[in-house]
Amino acid sequence: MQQHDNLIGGEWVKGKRYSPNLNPSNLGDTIAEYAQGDAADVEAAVAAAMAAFPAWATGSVQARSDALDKIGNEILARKEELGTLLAREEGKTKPEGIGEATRAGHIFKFFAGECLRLAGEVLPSVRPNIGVEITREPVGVVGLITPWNFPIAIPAWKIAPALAFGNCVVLKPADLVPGCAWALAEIISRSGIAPGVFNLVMGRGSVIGNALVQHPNVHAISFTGSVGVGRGIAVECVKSGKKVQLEMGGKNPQVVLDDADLAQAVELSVQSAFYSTGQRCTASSRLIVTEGIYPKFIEAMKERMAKIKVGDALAQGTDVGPVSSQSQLEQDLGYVEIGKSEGATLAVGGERLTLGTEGYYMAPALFSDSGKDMRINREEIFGPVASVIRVKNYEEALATANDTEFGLSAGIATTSLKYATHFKRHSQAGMVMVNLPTAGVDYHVPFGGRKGSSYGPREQGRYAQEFFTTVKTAYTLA
Ligand SMILES: NC(=O)C1=CN([C@@H]2O[C@H](COP(=O)(O)OP(=O)(O)OC[C@H]3O[C@@H](n4cnc5c(N)ncnc54)[C@H](O)[C@@H]3O)[C@@H](O)[C@H]2O)C=CC1
Ligand SMILES: O=Cc1ccc(S(=O)(=O)O)cc1
Repeated sequence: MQQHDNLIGGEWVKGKRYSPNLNPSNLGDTIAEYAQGDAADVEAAVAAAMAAFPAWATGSVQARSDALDKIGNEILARKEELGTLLAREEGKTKPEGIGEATRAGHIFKFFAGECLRLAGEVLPSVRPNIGVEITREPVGVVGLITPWNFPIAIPAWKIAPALAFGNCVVLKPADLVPGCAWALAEIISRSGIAPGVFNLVMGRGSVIGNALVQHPNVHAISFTGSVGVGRGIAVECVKSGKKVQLEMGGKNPQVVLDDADLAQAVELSVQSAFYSTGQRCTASSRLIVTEGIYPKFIEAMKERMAKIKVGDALAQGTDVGPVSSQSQLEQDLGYVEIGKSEGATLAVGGERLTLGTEGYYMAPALFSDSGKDMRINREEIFGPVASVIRVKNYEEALATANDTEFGLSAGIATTSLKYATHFKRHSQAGMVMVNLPTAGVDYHVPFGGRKGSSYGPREQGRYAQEFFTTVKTAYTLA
């Protein structure tokens, strides 16, 4: 079995242990073995990043831009191969995997341009004969901790701005999906950047992630994952004065009003709730439907869901691949039982599926007649499970949509300009969609939420500089 090592200070460093990376569509398929790092590997990676930082931080932006562009070009040239690896290790369908690899390539190319555009300000002083300059400088060594659901796009959208703005990086990918992170590290290692500027340490979150968070020479942590782990990281970062940025859960609402185009509303609800196996932080799991369209909506959803093909992520024609892991499958099936016991009606799906290969398959589940305070409508499930909540009118729909501790994305299906405009202004979410699925975002504009979903500056687009740079104000006597 092929073994893949950690990248520390420009060297491939063997692990004391390796763990197998399994295909969730077919547990008989082991992709490869990946090093399980330890605290000593983190120590070495941070030391390498510290040593590389002064030259990288003050070096030529042309060299940075060229390296990022080269990385982006190689990802795009290999998007089919990388997308296939992604589908094989995470369970997203192959077209979704290729789409995600393409997104990663575009992100690197976007930040190849952004590092040339990093601007400051020159202002007059309020005192005579003094000039004031405001500039942005890199933060230092940044620890990037990423989840399993976007194994190449989320590492890309943290690594690219970190490097573009002159930081050195230690990446700790999710233990479930090291394959794409390793492939990305291998591409970065050949991009012309100096040893130590980018480091990869794979392994357990409680070991590697925790060592990064605790390390005094790590200056900032950017994390995407669960609320519990994210909040713990934030507490530790505040204690030691590190910059911290968190992207966590969602319980994203999709509102459907009486005046919606029914076919469009059904299509975008199915896309939001079940594609990528419902394992997107932007997925919609609460479908909030006004009473005039409710019966037609439920019937049309049942009809549309009967056409969803669950299957091997790599097989042609699969719409929805497997759940990513045994524990995630148990969580999803557990919530189906919770929904039933809470009194919601299981309208479609929700059962474990046995297909041609041994994998973590389940039929996408839709609950109708669900109450807004049921656990299935309050807790993040992170799987192909959605519930419909009946409401009287737009006002109740908006109040229900906002009645959550999360606030990542929110959608409305309506033909009314009045309601669309009101919803865009009054939705308590970081991202709002009108007649579009709640999932499906651009790579060049800010990404992030409110309330319990996010903490710290936004990711993506030019807004990424807020987290990955620190501001300096300089005064000069003329
Ligand atoms: N918002 C999002 O994009 C995501 C949300 N989730 C949510 O989290 C739930 C659990 O998924 P997990 O993979 O277990 O998420 P998690 O929060 O445990 O893992 C995310 C990352 O943090 C690392 N990590 C874990 N414990 C850590 C610690 N003590 N210190 C530092 N780093 C640590 C993990 O190794 C991984 O790289 C899911 O069911 C879902 O609800 C999961 C993935 C993505
Ligand atoms: O990389 C993170 C990421 C990428 C895409 C989406 S969405 O499916 O387009 O909403 C969400 C998060």
